Amino acid sequence: MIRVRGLDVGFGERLVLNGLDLDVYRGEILGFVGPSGQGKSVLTRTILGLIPKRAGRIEVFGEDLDAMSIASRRAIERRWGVLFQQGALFSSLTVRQNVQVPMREHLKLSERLLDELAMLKIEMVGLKPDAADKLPSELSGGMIKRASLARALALDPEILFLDEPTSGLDPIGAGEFDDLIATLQRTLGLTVFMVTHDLDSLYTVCDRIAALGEGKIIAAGPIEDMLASDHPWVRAYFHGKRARAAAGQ
Ligand SMILES: Nc1ncnc2c1ncn2[C@@H]1O[C@H](COP(=O)(O)OP(=O)(O)OP(=O)(O)O)[C@@H](O)[C@H]1O
Repeated sequence: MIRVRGLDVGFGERLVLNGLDLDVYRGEILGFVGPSGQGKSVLTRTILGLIPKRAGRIEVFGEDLDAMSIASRRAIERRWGVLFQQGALFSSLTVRQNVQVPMREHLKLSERLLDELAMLKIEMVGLKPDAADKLPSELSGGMIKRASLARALALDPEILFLDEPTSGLDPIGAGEFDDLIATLQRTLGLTVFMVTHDLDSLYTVCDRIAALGEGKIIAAGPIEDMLASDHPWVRAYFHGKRARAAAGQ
């Protein structure tokens, strides 16, 4: 579904991603981990076309993102949904209006249909209907994440990008959000690319994990492969105290 080869991305003198290769397969939940500041968000933003790359090739749905017309590029953008860190909802718009932003941008629909579709998405993410008319400032952190997820699902995407979706949630809220993502992934047949530090998420919902270090993927595979990895950071991360707690050991 996503194929990245030889990707270089840098800012000034600093090369953040250095010859990075990564595959995300159709229908999987890929958890993307790595030490803070190593470029997980940068990779996500580069795939989304928000940061320019210096070298390399990115294919999404089998198409080279560099080789496409503006119209094809817009068509591709309709096929992915993004949940940024902190939710990034428009603060002056209600939840319903936030969910309708991508719909208004890409679809020509009547107001009645826009309202019906927005309510459907709001229900899908487990929010009560009365959340629709609330402003983000009136919502809890968990509700903001759900509202942002509803907006990410507005155009029925095939790929969902999630940047630390459970950060800032308490463990129960985070667990419920993981369950929601797993359920949506199954019922909607989504492919999910999820940047996360949350070991519980990695254990419970991810089919595969890729770890980033020094600008490259240092390990990729199911949790068993991570546990067997010799790489010092991967070992420390997956065999540390928190990891043992997440594994129930
Ligand atoms: N627009 C930018 N201009 C300059 N430097 C940037 C920019 N965006 C990111 N960086 C730098 O790139 C590096 C990687 O940042 P990134 O946010 O991708 O890290 P991360 O792995 O997602 O970290 P965290 O886990 O803390 O979110 C950091 O050193 C950051 O300062």
